[in-house]
Amino acid sequence: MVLFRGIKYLPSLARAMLGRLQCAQVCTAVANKMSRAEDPKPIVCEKEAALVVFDKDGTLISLDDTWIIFWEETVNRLSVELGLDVRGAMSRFVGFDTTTHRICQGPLAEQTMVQLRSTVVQGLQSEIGLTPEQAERAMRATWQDHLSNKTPIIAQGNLPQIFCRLKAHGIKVAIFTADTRHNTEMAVMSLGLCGLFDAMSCCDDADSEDKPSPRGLLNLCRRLAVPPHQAAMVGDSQVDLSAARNAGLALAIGVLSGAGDREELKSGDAIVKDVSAATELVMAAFAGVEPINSLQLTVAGIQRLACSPVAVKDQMHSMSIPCAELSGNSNSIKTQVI
Ligand SMILES: O=C(O)COP(=O)(O)O
Repeated sequence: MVLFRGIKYLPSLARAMLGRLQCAQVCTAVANKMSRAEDPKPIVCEKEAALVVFDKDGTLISLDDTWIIFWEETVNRLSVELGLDVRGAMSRFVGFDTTTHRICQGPLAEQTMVQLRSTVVQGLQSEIGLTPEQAERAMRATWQDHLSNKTPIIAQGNLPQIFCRLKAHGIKVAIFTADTRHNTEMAVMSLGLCGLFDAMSCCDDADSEDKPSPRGLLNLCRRLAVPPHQAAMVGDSQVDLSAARNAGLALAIGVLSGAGDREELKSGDAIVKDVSAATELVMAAFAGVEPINSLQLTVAGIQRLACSPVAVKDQMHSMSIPCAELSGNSNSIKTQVI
């Protein structure tokens, strides 16, 4: 029976087919055909695996604490190099509000290191008036891709507990970030998340494409053998939600703990306070666990969920979404439409 303790032991094609059949009888027949195992115990089909993919900055960790330090160090070095205070103009250009001391939606919040470097080169020309050669020279002398060891990495919640909880419910966990693998590994280590997630996709991976390309998400789904319609993305910016849409994921959940505000995140299916609330929604959708707090779903989200795969739709039914097609049987969960 060892052979058929789970369908994960079957060849991947058969596994993919079996996942779709979802019928214990057929599974038994197919499995018995492929096996010479003597034990006649019936095979219980595993539920199709689910996956939640988290963005890093602004979602898992504080955007401001980490990237304000990075940016201030960068722009200070540039000012010293040029003998000119470029902090105000360049901060505005990359989306750092020096008055409120907050990172807004924009290049600093969203771009990869490679993109951000060329944005800064561009800004030194358009905002400061340097020639392309002067801008490039100043960047060569000052730019650093890596976060310094002193950079604070502040978790947005009890991440080890959240990850363990998801995994205990059979939900796979991955990280999809526009940051480099070096910086991401540094963060993972400092957050105590080593060994608690299944995969990550970073901007400098050989097969990566910048968000909102779906490439990173589709690669993760493929590597973890989870169909996109059984996966959710949790992120703090528009590009995270667009990447989820482009990849055909079941859920795109915006968190308000990072760069994006309600307006900027309204293209998602739901907007929640932070990663803990997002986890509640994921658990409700994929593991049938009732959320503790009320959830805010966008109109687009409700429409999408109405025609989403059965697993997600059924959970939404039981969450009493106030919508004709979705009016459910339980009134225990408060769901607000935004
Ligand atoms: O590194 C960045 O600028 C953004 O990273 P994120 O994709 O994890 O938000």
